[in-house]
Amino acid sequence: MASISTAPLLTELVSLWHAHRIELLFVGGLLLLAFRFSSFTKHKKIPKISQESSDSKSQVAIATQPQVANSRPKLAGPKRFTGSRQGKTQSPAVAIDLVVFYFSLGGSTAKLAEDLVAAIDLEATPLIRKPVLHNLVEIDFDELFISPPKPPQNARQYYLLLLPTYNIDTELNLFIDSLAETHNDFRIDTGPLRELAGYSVFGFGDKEQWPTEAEGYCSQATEVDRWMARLTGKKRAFPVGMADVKTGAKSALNEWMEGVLDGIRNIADGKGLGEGVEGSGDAVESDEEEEDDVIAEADLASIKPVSLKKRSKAKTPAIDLEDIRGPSDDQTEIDFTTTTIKPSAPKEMVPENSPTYTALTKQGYTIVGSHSGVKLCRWTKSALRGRGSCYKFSFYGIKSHQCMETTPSLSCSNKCVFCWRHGTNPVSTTWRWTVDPADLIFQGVKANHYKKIKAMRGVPGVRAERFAEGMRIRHCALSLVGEPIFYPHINELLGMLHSERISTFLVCNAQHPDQLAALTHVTQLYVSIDASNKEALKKIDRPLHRDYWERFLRCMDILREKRNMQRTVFRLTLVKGFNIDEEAEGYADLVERARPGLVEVKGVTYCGTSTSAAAGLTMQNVPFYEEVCAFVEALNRALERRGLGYGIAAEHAHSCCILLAEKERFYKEDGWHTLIDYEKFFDNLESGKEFGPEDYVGPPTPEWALWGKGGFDPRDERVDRKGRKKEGLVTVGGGNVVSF
Ligand SMILES: Cc1cc2nc3c(=O)[nH]c(=O)nc-3n(C[C@H](O)[C@H](O)[C@H](O)COP(=O)(O)O)c2cc1C
Ligand code: SF4
Repeated sequence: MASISTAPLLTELVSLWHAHRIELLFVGGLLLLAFRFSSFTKHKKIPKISQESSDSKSQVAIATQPQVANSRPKLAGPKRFTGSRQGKTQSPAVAIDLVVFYFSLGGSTAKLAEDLVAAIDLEATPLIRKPVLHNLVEIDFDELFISPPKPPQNARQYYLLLLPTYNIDTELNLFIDSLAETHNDFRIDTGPLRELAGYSVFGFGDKEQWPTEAEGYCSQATEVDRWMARLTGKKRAFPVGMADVKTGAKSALNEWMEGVLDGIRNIADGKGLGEGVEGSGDAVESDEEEEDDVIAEADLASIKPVSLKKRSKAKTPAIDLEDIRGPSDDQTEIDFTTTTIKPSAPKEMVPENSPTYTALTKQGYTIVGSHSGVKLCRWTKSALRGRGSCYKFSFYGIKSHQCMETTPSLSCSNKCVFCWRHGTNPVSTTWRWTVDPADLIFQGVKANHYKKIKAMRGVPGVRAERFAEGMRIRHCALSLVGEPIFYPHINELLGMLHSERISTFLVCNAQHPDQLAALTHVTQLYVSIDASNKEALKKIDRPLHRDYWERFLRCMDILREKRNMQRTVFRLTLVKGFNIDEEAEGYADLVERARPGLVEVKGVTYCGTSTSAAAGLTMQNVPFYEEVCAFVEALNRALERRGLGYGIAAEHAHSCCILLAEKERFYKEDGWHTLIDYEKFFDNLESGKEFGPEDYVGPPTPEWALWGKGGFDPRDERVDRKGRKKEGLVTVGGGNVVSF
């Protein structure tokens, strides 16, 4: 029945369709468009609603409104640093679920963990969400560490572990064993926590009873940190923090947490774990650690063929400006200042697309503007990890992790045979490039230095308190590469550094007397003295100036004139077979002429470049420390014979470096005072009155740094380049044998 009655209707509909299908299709399309438009505008309104409502909705808000990341939780306690890093890759923003784990026997860690979570909870934002707290003894290990649940879309987990250390058997040992087993069990994924956004560990210990890490201070936190690096595929997002329960553990934890939150904010913003220095975020283990290809102030004892090989691998051809004059004989003297070549319009010294730029950036330099550079010195990295500062810490109190190494002129007027930068930096006798303003350089080098420090936060072993201190530059070594006083506005730049109470150690090459004479105050003024006579200087420094020796001697006289204004230093670099033998007397003559306050003597560092090889420099030219000691003793005797009043003050056997100093200025009743009182230096400077080196002499030189003691800071750990602990005996100043 039904089929009979519906047949005419169907026929009617089909004929209607045939008659009006164009109109019907058009109306249908319009309706569809209207529907799509209305759902789009509804979607745009979601963030506003979701921010005020539930957590799950806020995830949507995050994907569309990444700017909310800027509202971050603040904890009680001083803030150590600010500023968000610009990441290389901008991935979409994600919400971070903070998962906090703790272990506690006595209850103190439990209380601190609860307080911390409550503080974060109070100010949770859509991007750093309500934290979850777990007592490690109550968790299902498999659920959270072997097969963690997949986080919801647009969210990732961040593990925070707060751990005391116990040298007795506790459940914490069980937890550590489980981490190790998980990593070593070939049947399961060895990196099951790879999906985490990051992790950080904080340890509590008792410094009074376990004073050093080697003796067990916070050792279980360090152990957990190492296993977490493996299980997460190296996702350490902030250095291990440590606090002594007896001295302000809560504020130390809060300060550390500020840094952690800064890092989390970066992750949430899609900027990843770190950038710049390799190893950040992708935190390498110490035994895999990449070596510096350029070694500043290197430890001679640890120079190995591998590092030399690495350096010689640099393939990028670098234009050496000296080559502009065509193929040359090294013996040819040249002075651009006396040529009749018409000056052309100034160009950039190191243009961005030049091979020199590529070569320098490959070596880790960041080029600022068109002629300045900044690089993280290997000692800065070492000090961040508690593995020792450079010799300037022992001699003058410079903390390497707060030191910025930079230069406003990548160009130099010498081609010293031992210079490891040779062949990659431009050389010339005159400034013939465009000049960047001092402010651009100052802001640029600071920003890049901080960027490089921040990038170290995921590197194994970096200590939280040193990392935080590293975010305040206190010293600037103007010596990186090139000749800093070549830069026409050097005094202005120095003024800017001093205005922020950043001390200045400036090294020049004794080839620019006019600029030296015009130089204003620096904290310490170095002049490189690479030879004691004309022939040796030519052989070693290969100066471009025809009148190099006259320039050199004029600089000596200027130093003499400035000795009551500047804290002057001779820096002698000893090259066996070039400038050591029989030359102590010649150097003593130069000291007599210039009367520097201090004389640093240092064995050359072998740099293994083709230039040094062509100049006949091999490892045989690197003096042993005993030879440097013997030379210094000979120089000291020669100075005594002249009645000049110098003495051997300090040594740093690790860097093959020894310091002689004027007794009148730097020796007091209680011994040598080679350290600098930096605050006094700035106070003097700001007073506007005349002052000299005597006015900012610091406290006594540390006992362990004195001549005959070796210079090994007992608080630092001695490790080789592979991060292995080094111990042994070594012969130091005066023939003493000391352990390190
Ligand atoms: C039996 C015992 C052993 C300890 N062993 C160490 C140790 O090896 N290294 C360390 O730095 N602290 C050690 N400590 C100090 C604790 O780690 C510290 O007191 C911690 O804050 C305790 O945390 P809790 O109260 O949450 O359990 C030890 C404390 C005790 C009571
Ligand atoms: S003074 Fe600064 S730049 Fe120079 S070696 Fe020491 S830490 Fe490095």
